[in-house]
Amino acid sequence: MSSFEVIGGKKLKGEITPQGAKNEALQIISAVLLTDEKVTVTNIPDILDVNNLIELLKAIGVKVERPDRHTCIFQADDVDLNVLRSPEFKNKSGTLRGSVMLAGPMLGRYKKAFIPKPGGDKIGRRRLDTHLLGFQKLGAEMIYYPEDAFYYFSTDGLKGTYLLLDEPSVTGTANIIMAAVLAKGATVIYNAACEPYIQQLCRMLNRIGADIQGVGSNQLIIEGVEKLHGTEHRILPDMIEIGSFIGMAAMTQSDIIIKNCSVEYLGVIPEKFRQLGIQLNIVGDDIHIPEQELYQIQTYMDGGVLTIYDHPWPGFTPDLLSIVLVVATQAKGSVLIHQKMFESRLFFVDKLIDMGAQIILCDPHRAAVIGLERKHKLRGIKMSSPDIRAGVSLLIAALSAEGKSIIQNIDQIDRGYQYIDERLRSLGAEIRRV
Ligand SMILES: CC(=O)N[C@H]1[C@@H](OP(=O)(O)OP(=O)(O)OC[C@H]2O[C@@H](n3ccc(=O)[nH]c3=O)[C@H](O)[C@@H]2O)O[C@H](CO)[C@@H](O)[C@@H]1O
Ligand SMILES: C=C(OP(=O)(O)O)C(=O)O
Repeated sequence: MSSFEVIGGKKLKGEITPQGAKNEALQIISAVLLTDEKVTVTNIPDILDVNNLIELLKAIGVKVERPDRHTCIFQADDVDLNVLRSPEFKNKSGTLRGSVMLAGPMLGRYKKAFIPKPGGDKIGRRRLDTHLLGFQKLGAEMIYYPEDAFYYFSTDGLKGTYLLLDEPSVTGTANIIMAAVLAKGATVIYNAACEPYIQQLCRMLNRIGADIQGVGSNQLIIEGVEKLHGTEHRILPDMIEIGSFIGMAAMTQSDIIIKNCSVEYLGVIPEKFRQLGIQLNIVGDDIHIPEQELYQIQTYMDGGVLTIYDHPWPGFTPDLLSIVLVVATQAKGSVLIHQKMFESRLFFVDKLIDMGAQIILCDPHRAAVIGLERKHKLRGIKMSSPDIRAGVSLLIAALSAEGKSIIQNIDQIDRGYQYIDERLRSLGAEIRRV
């Protein structure tokens, strides 16, 4: 498996455009199963997770034209459901989390669905209860095959109902929406996830003939329809990549413009980086991060130490906490990072500590970071990337560090960041794949 070799300590400069959003792409590409007509999707990120989902669709018979790496025309007019129980389908599904979202559209349109154990980051327990209970309440029967960890669902026809979700699971909400759009009657999903990618999914579905109200809120009202049609859909820029670039610019004392960010969809993200003392100017739809000598972490109004924690949208996304954490290591001041949703996502701080950062891992969910105020640089080391966001955080640390770092297991980074080495080199970074 490849590694990145990074020679740190260089200031970067220039413009960078975020890729299309990984997590939106996974939802939208799953939704193409809901219609036999053509669906054209643009601004698709060319990353491992998305490419694996496209391969899964091809394997079940979906026709896919790819006129360029970021555009696909899908047509699900001849799907072979027998493939779904094959070992190949099972193995490929296990490479990404997003594969779980094929189940909702399959159940809605074909009245049966299979869920092999999905993959994704190993960042703690990632239960599927919201998905499974949602399908059952819509009238599907579930059989679990423990020998190969496979869930099988079947139904004579889904029926709309009232669902109060146990938690606002992102992929769970997407899955239930996709099942409910073709159900008989009305479905109400309360405590629904409502982040921009779910909004985009709902807009796309309404364009193809679904009837979803309440988009953007945590209560969705879905009136089932008989049939859905084709459309075109453009994926939003990836807000997690945008946040990663903001953090990278600050940490490496660089002057960077992030182009075309769809700022209106970023929620509290810019504000969280401002709380770390990072200057960022929103110019039209671009974000300019000027070179900054030092950034000072804010305190609460009463002088208390700042805590940055994750929360379902419109709260701060858990996927940016690792990045906030690494950026805080060179700040002036202290911050408590509280990762509430996932229990194994902070262990990568060991590597930052080896690099010279001052961090106290209080327990699996909380890490206190005492900023180094740039009194000394982090040291380059050899390390391995445990998950996508920790991987990029280590990459940011390596770019800012003195000397050479080797980051192994970079498939984890490639799952979510498109051509990251090339794009960083165009900003002046010294990074190569070895
Ligand atoms: C492919 C995809 O889209 N993946 C994203 C999706 O994963 P995914 O949809 O798998 O994540 P969920 O929203 O289901 O939940 C994530 C974790 O948070 C916990 N939880 C969730 C809601 C809540 O109110 N309280 C709580 O504790 C869940 O039990 C779970 O452990 O959403 C996560 C949360 O934004 C992101 O990290 C992932 O990048
Ligand atoms: C946790 C993430 O992804 P996944 O849900 O695909 O593992 C992520 O994108 O940070």
